[in-house]
Amino acid sequence: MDFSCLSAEPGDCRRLKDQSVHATRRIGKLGKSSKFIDSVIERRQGSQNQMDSDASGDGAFFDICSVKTYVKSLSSIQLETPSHLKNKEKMLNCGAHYINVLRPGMLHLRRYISVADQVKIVEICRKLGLGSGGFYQPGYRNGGKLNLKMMYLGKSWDPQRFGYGDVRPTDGAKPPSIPDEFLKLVERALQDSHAYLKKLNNANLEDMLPSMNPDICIVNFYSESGRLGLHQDKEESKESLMRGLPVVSISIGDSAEFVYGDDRKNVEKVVLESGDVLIFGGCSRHIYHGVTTIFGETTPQILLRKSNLRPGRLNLTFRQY
Ligand SMILES: O=C(O)CCC(=O)C(=O)O
Ligand SMILES: [Fe+2]
Repeated sequence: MDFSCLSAEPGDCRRLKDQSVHATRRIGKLGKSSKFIDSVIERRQGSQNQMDSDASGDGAFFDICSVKTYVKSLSSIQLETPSHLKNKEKMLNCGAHYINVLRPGMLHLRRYISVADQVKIVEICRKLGLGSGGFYQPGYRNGGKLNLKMMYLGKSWDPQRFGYGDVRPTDGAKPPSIPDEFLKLVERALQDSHAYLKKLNNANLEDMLPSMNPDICIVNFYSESGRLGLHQDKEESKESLMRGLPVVSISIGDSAEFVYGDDRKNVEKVVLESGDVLIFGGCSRHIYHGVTTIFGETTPQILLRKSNLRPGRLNLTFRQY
């Protein structure tokens, strides 16, 4: 496989993973060392002092916020339950206006997350992203870089073992734990989705959209030119995939065109805006999906003002291994 050809696909981290795996298999056959893989996936380098100097996202530490601001300690950042309860009431009263069933097992919870909570999610991701196991930028052997920064919470993907593990293979960093606030948010989104499906008289909720307890979260940050090629999320355990345990995805910042379908050819589109939650589980767990466009300068002004989020889109996907 010639890695140089892949730089035409900026933002496609899943393809990068696949290519790395193929490379691993090839190395196995050729008996070469794992250094080859190390050169495919860029290492995180540098020191903590660099963290604010990396405005281009070119160095080691990636700050998802654009300007130097005081990084709050994690314990001082709490999601506000009252705003969620208000949101929940509003959403359930408005019914389909806020929740769209895109297909069986796939729900779009529009503007589900309050601005205050979006700001807090940005603050938490910023803090975690600057620390050990934080954001890194996958790159290619030819020096090309993807327009996507990535961070794993809970477990890290190991392309050599083709499985999730407790350390990041590129630098040995332990992935940060998934913050409790995030877990509560996912739980609430699933509960609200169940309540909504129940209102629509769906009899077997657990078949339609199983509950899950996430232990993996992939945090992606897309620049305005970032994208993610069509792929299936199928790296979780066989049992998780077989049971259709959902992927819960949170979008913050610029809007994005998200494409999805049963195969690569017949895809539908949905625009994901800041604060939206997208859930796909049950019989939609294996959909092909990807991000084709980031719509620049669509981050709500209030979120920009309160969080200083840099231009682009933050996305968190939660899964259960
Ligand atoms: O950014 C998104 O909306 C999707 C991310 C995704 O599919 C993934 O991380 O596997
Ligand atoms: Fe995905």
